[in-house]
Amino acid sequence: MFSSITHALGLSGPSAASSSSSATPSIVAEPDTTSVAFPAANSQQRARQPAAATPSFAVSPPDAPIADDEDADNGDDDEPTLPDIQVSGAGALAPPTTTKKVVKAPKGRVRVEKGFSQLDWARLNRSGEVDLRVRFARSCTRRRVKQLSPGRSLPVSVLLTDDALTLCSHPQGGVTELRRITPAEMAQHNTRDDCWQAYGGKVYNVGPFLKFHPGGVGEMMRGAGKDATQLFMLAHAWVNYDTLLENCLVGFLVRD
Ligand code: HEM
Repeated sequence: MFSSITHALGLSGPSAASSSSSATPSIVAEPDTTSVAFPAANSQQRARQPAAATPSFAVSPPDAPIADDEDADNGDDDEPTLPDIQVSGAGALAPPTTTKKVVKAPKGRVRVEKGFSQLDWARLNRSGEVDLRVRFARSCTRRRVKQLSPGRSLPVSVLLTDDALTLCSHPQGGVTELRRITPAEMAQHNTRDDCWQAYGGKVYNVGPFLKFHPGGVGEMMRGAGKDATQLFMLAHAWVNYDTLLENCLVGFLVRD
């Protein structure tokens, strides 16, 4: 009787078999060989697990478009076609990657000299002590500027007053009013000491700004004596040149 019960319950083994002879039957369950570990032993996931440290997931669309119910029910295969999911790397179950990233300065940015930050430029712009429309005498040394303008509170970089410029080797640019400027005339102002550039149809004397440019003097000089609007837009369309260079405006670009 017990034997038939154990059989019906799917219990087996020697104790079950001999249970008819013993007083208290012992019931021993078979080891569960049907339970499936995840991922399955013969799955692609498991095969690829030791390959790489970083997990990567790629989901490709099913080979064939999912057919209508009527078509699918042709008896060939009842299971729906699943997308092919490939998991590689031992880190499939690894903890998520850290969010603590080292953020570097964007490529192209340079370390500007002390006293040539954007804040210094804003101060220089507001100060009114320097006429930014005139040439910027780069050859005028800081020491010379100090001699010429003693006791000023502004940083050395903003001490280039009109006086200083007059006394330095370069004469003033002589911009007294906004003028029409042709590309040919603009092209003559293409050196570091005397640099004009056009942005959006306006011509600026960018010489004083060169050393303040976060992208470096070299980048700025690519547009020396030219209409540099396109270069500018490629580098940083979000920068407001109109405000930054408002006191450097010398005129408006016209055709030759
Ligand atoms: C020939 C024209 C110019 C070129 C080729 C140029 C190029 C560059 C480059 C390569 C950078 C570094 C980009 C970066 O941080 O990823 C930069 C930064 C910058 N430039 Fe220019 N530039 C030009 C003109 C100007 C002008 C006329 C101004 C202002 C009036 C200006 C203001 C700035 C500012 C504020 C930054 C920092 C931008 C930021 O941090 O987002 N640039 N430039």
